[in-house]
Amino acid sequence: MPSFSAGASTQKQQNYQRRRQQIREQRKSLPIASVEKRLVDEVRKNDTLIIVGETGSGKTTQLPQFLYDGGFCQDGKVIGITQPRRVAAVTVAKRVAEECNDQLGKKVGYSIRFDDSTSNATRIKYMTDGLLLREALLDPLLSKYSVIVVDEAHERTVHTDVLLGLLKKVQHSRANASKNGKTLPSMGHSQNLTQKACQGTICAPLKLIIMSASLDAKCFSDYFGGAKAVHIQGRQYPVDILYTYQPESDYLDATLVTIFQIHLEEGPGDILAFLTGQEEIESLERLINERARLLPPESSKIWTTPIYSSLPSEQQMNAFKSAPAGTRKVVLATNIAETSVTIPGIKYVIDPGMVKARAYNPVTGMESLIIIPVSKAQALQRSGRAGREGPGKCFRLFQESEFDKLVDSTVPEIKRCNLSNVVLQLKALGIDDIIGFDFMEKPSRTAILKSLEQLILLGALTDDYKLSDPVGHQMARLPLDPMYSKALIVASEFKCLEEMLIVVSMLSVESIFFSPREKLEEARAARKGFENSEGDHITLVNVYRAAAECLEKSKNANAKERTMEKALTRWCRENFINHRSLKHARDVHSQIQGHVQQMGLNLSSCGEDMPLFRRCLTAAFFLNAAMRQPDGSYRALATSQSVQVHPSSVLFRTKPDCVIFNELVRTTQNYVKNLTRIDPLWLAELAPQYYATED
Ligand SMILES: Nc1ncnc2c1ncn2[C@@H]1O[C@H](COP(=O)(O)OP(=O)(O)OP(=O)(O)O)[C@@H](O)[C@H]1O
Repeated sequence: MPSFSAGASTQKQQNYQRRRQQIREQRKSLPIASVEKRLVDEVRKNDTLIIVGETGSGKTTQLPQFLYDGGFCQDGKVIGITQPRRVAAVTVAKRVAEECNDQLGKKVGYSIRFDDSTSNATRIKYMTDGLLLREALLDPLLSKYSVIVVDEAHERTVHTDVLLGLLKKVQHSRANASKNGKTLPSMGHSQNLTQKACQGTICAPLKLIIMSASLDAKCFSDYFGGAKAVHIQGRQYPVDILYTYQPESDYLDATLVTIFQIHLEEGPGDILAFLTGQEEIESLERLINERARLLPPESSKIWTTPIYSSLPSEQQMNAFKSAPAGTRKVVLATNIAETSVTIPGIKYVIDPGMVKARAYNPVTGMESLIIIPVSKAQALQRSGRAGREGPGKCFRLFQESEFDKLVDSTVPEIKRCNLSNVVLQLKALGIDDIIGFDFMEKPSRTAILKSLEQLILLGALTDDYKLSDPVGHQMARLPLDPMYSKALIVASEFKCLEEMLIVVSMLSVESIFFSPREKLEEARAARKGFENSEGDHITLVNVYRAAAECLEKSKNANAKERTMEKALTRWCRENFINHRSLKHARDVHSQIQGHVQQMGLNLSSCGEDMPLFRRCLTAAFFLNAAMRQPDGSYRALATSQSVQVHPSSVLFRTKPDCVIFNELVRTTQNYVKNLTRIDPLWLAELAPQYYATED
């Protein structure tokens, strides 16, 4: 009897049925599945609910579906779920659309800055918390939402904290509005916007759910007037936690060793290692690939895939793909993969216990990035990335006694960042009294005053703290740090917006230059070709333009897009430019260009007139000026802080008298990065509001 195989279409149908069955069973097995009815009832009964449940218990993917089935999307209303990170919003939306057996963008969609997959049919919408804040600018009562779920609230990002304060206000206004029919009280937003938001409808009360695996439920409950907290018991799969016997002096090296130890000694399963930033990830990636070449031929291969916030999103998505057969995937991630996400295949997590965090000195007004130990909540979240598809293991590269010493949760970001952006957003939302705003945890008065002062100096606020017209309004519309937004507006006046747009895009990404240890001399020589002796900003413009020229050349040769991309990759390799960073900068460039064009700014170039461009940089970044001191160090004029020129700067050796800079990095010393030489007299001329004195 001959043997038969199913035809291709039958095979496809069978695979599809198998996948559906798998998803149904997986959903049913989640701890949250057994409490569906109770949760929906609690949401009906309570306007604000706090939900705490173990990582992987099903909160993010299941609760919105329960609420949808429970009738919370009647009358076309939407359930909004906010995430602190873009990658979580996108991947979770994709998963939930698949669980609903629907195309992404129909019933389930996501919306993040510069990327919106939703349609009029979308009822379950995942988005970043920053995006919902921007939506509130146009629809102050968030009238299309019946429920808003603030997920991963423990992260306490600055957006989450502002959002919580805002949602509290919206809830209050909507409760009043629904009591009084259509007469809406003002919530501090501009009245005409408020009226527009609820035109023709009576706003129903807004249901608010705060959710996380590692939440101090009491503190959230207190903030929301004694809101009820529900705890979901149980986790899907166990995760073994292992600690080192000895402290590790070099966590990068310890991560490398642990990856190979797992690869050679443990069973199948992919690895997720947490590092602090792009540079660490890239250098570890190189080391892994070098060492992997020495593996015995019979051992399986290793496939490394990085994921960090400034990586273009299609490259981030590689981490979610399956490794080729016979290969172990090693995902090298920053804390963007710490919460919410399920990376398929991950069985082992490596946590060196460090994170790069923002730090802010409210007295000097200076923000910097520092590497610090994680909190217990972060360590818990990291280990929770394993045990999602089966039992897992988490290797903490520190001793158990060290874990006990970690702080419970991260200090809210709002207490350790420059507040200018927050204040600008709140002002744009019509909330004038920033000091009186009901923050969950108030930032220091000094920090608020400092940012108000900075916004006045940048011209975004008038002397009586109102949003200025048009500058303040324009700045609030640009999705950038206020200083960068202002730089674009100033550049439009100086007729060098083309150059400033490049600078802002290049400054928005990490590490444009690529200097592998084994080829330092070659990298240095390649970099010389782009350098401008006046500083790093013009150097960055040169790199960007040279790359654009390379693309232009292959376009003129009628090359297809793929070939052009290949030509650029080759060009980057030859010139020691970080291809990923450059690609990201080009993305950011095209997105901001869209914004500035919409705003009607003047997109012209100053051509060869670089002194004009340097004057423009001075007018834009005057708050970051520094003067050389007799000992060769610099003094930041705004803060009187002593700083050093970072060795990566073009001006590291020449050390001009006066510079402006864009970044302060704190390691063993205070270093400034991205500098340009300026004439100190320009400061008083171009920023008289700050530098002009009687003499
Ligand atoms: N993209 C995916 N692919 C495969 N399984 C997934 C995916 N997303 C979720 N799951 C499964 O659904 C489970 C629940 O995920 P969900 O994100 O809802 O949990 P959670 O309770 O919100 O976790 P966390 O607190 O870590 O965000 C996961 O443990 C995993 O088994």
